[in-house]
Formats: sequence, C-alpha cells, structure tokens
Amino acid sequence: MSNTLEDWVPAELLRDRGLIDGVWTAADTGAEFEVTNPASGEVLARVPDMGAPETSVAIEAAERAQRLWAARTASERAEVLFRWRDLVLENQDALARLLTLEQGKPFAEARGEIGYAASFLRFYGEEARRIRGETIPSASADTRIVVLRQPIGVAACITPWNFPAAMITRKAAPAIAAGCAVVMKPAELTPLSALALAALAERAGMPAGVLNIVTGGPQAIGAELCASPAVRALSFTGSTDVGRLLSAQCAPTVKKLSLELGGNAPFIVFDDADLDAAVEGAVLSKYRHSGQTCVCTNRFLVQDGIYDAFTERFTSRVAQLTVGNGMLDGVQVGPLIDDRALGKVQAHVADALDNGAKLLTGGEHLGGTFYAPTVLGEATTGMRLATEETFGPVAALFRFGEEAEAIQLANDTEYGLGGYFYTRDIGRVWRVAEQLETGMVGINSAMLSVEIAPFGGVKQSGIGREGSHHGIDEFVELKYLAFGGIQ
Ligand SMILES: NC(=O)C1=CN([C@@H]2O[C@H](COP(=O)(O)OP(=O)(O)OC[C@H]3O[C@@H](n4cnc5c(N)ncnc54)[C@H](OP(=O)(O)O)[C@@H]3O)[C@@H](O)[C@H]2O)C=CC1
Ligand SMILES: O=C(O)CCCC(=O)O
Repeated sequence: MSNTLEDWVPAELLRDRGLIDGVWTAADTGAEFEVTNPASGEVLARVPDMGAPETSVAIEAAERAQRLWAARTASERAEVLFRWRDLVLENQDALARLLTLEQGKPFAEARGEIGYAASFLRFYGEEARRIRGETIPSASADTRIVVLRQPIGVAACITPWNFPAAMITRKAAPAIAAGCAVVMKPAELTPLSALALAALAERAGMPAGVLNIVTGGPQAIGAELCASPAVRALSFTGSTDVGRLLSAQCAPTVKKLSLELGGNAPFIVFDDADLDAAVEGAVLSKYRHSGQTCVCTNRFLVQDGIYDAFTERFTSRVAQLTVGNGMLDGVQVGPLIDDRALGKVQAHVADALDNGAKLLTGGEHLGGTFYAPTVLGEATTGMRLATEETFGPVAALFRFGEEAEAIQLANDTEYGLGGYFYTRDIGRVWRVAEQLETGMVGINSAMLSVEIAPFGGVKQSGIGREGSHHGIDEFVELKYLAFGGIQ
C-alpha cells in the first residue's frame, strides 16, 4: 500500500511552509524537520523548523491584522468561518486521509474528527453574532452602567498531536469569531493537518495575519509567545507539565490562560448498571484513538457484584478489536504516536503485572508502535496506572464495594477532566454526578466531545472551557462603561 502523501491528498492541501501574514514561509535559517507516518515510520514531508524570530514576525502581523478584523461586523467574520467550514467538509475525506497518515488513527475516526473540526467553525460562526454585552441597573438615577465584550487581541494557541485538526478549529474558531487574531503552534508530530486547514481558511477569505501557523520546536516558539506583551491570551492543550510551565512563562505578562491538560478519567460500573451499555461505553471510552485522548478512561472502577460479568464481557469485546494501519478497512485501533508513548504503555503494564494485576488479554507489543488492546484485572491503587495517565490501549479494572468507596477512589487524583459512571438508580445518578471532582461527567454515556458543550477540567486538568458559548469567553474581555450626568 502506498503511503505517499501525493497519492492520497490533493496538492492544494499539502503545504510544506508555515503561514505568516498571509505568506507561505520557510524558516529564516532554511531548517526543516521531518513528519513521519507512525504506522510505517516513512517520512511524509518536511516542514519549516521555525523559532523565536519567525514567531515574533507572526505576532506583529497578528497585531496589525487584529485591529482590522475586529472592526469588521460580526456577520462578516461569521461568513468567513462558514465558508471555511464548507471547504473543510468538501475536503473531508482528503483531510481525513492526511490526518491518518500523519497521526495514525483509523480513517473512520479521522473522518469523524474532521466533522468535529468543522462543527466548531459552524458553531462559532453562529456565535459571532451573539457576543452580547449587558446593561446593569445603576445605583443612582443620573448614572448608567454598560458592559462591552471586546476581543482580547492576539491569541496564541498551542495544540497537541492527538487531535491535529479539531484542536486547531476548537481554538481558532472562537478566537476569530470574537475578533482576535491567532498565532498557532501545532505539534511537531502532526503539523500537516494544521497547514491544510490554514490553506482552506485562506481560500475561505481569511485575511492575511488573522490566522498564522508557526511550525517548529516548542521551547523557542513557546517562550516567544509567552513573553510577548502583544499576546493577550494563551490557549493550550497538552500535558499538565507543559501547562504548568506555560502558566509560569505567562505570569510576567499576565495573560488570560486557557489550559486543557491531562486527565485520569474514572469509569464507574455499579452493580445495577445496564451491562451491555456499560461494556459498549467502556470499549468506546478506552480504545477510541488507541486510548490517546485526554478523556479516555484511565481507571475502570467496577462494583463487586458485577465485576466478574463485566470483566468477562468487556475482555471478550476487547480481544476482538482489530489493530493495524489506520488506512486499511476495518482497523479499529491504530498505532501509538511514537516510541515514547509505546514505552510509557509498556512500563505501566509491566509495573501493574509486577504489583499483582492479572493480564486478561493483550499485553503484547505488536511491532512498530502498535500495542495490543489490553485488559488488566485486579488493579490496585499502588500501581502507576492508578495515578498517571497511560495514554494508550490499556484498561485497568479496580474492584470496589460501596458507592462511597467508588467516589473516594475516583477523586483520588490530582486530575479532574472527564469521568463516567453507569447506573440505573436515579438517586445515585445525582449523588455521584455532584460528587465527582471533574469538569465533565458521562452518565450512562461514554462520549463527551461535542461542540455545543463546555469541554474542560478542574484541579490540575486545566482552566477554562472550550466549545459551547462559554468557549468565546476565553477570547473576550469585559469593559465596563460608567455613564454619569444623565438628567
Ligand atoms: N490533554 C491532552 O489532550 C493531551 C495530553 N497529553 C499528555 O501528555 C503526555 C505527553 O505528550 P506530549 O505530546 O509530550 O505533550 P506535550 O504537552 O509535550 O505537547 C503538547 C503541545 O505542547 C507543545 N509543547 C511542548 N513543550 C512545550 C514548551 N516547553 N513550550 C511550549 N509548547 C510546548 C508541543 O509541541 P511539540 O509537539 O512541538 O513538542 C505540543 O504542541 C501524553 O502521554 C499525555 O499523557 C498529550 C497530548 C494531549
Ligand atoms: O484529548 C484531547 O486532546 C482533547 C480533545 C478530546 C475531545 O475533544 O474528545
């Protein structure tokens, strides 16, 4: 099977330059880095290895463009987002092939991600016209109070490799709808989807400088974005460690921060759960994208009375999953993104087995960065996978007795992004939903990702929300106007 990009993706979407001020640009030094296919190790493309100087030029371009962009009407900004969305959907298959090639997820999932990416363009195109201010009843007869919601200015966005398309639009669309300009740094492992989306944005009529893409090493680009006083907001999705570092780097210039960080999602199965639904939800929430999403379940907490039945059914479903190159029909689980990710998965499994977990299926490295979908029974809290995000296709099953114990175990983590539970008891639904310390809770449901709902975490899983009308708040400032002397 050919994995050559040109065989799969139209030339218009294949960009090997960054986008700065509307110009497709090489690195000042001419340096490039390679983008490889995680399923085969083949080099797909070379893109510019930019650093601080190019980032600084992009910030200046964004600053100029932002003033003009903010002066456009909300409808005009919306129209550009709607045209961009139409173009993304017209190119859905090609973008999905590009995504699978650079990132590895199965084509059907990649196609779903492109649809998800497009949904943010539509939603925030619609929201552009609803960025409403307010009036507040004033304290005296001769004064009035009005609150404006104004674009914050230049927004820096740093995105991860696990959603190379959807994280671009989930950040860029609300920023652009609000009248901000964006300097985007995609992950080095997956810059091609970001560049293809930018090519479509350009075709949709995005003015030069409103959306800039800077490719290259994270330290230099990140430090420049954080240090620049012109950058007023930073939106980041990635690991908690890098989120902490960026927070510290942004402190001197006091930026508005939106951080979507790591998770350690619990998935609780109570004795009274609908077993079929719980098993289907468990497979979806664990093995979607080979377990490499921040809301993938990290810990299954299963009540004593249903533990054996759940374990048997779940394990037999997992053993049937098809692993392989995501470009092949029928593949459900693709490769891990790189050797580092594979190493972490192997270390977590080895540690769990050393500490008494039972291997129920999988547990094998299948060559390259492919790892067999794995289920481990009798997991306990001393194991690494109880406290660290595995980010791979490994399900760890913990037993519990009482509801209170499940809640205590679920909340026993520094993270608080997603959580799930299955029960048919309406009283328990409310008790558990209210007590879980997470920003999102799936109740008899394993899917949280949708553009109309606020996605984000509590505790060390982050700050702020993406998606929904709340997503706009990350890119606007309130300005209070006090009117006096009114007769
Ligand atoms: N919340 C989530 O959705 C995600 C969580 N993770 C978690 O993080 C672990 C490690 O994944 P990893 O890819 O290393 O995640 P990182 O946090 O390192 O990477 C995410 C993004 O941050 C960039 N970045 C990295 N270091 C810096 C820096 N010093 N300054 C500015 N930007 C920086 C990366 O750039 P570059 O790619 O160029 O290095 C990438 O664009 C995973 O195993 C998983 O547990 C990972 C990805 C997403
Ligand atoms: O995993 C992530 O990086 C966040 C996006 C997950 C989603 O929207 O489903």
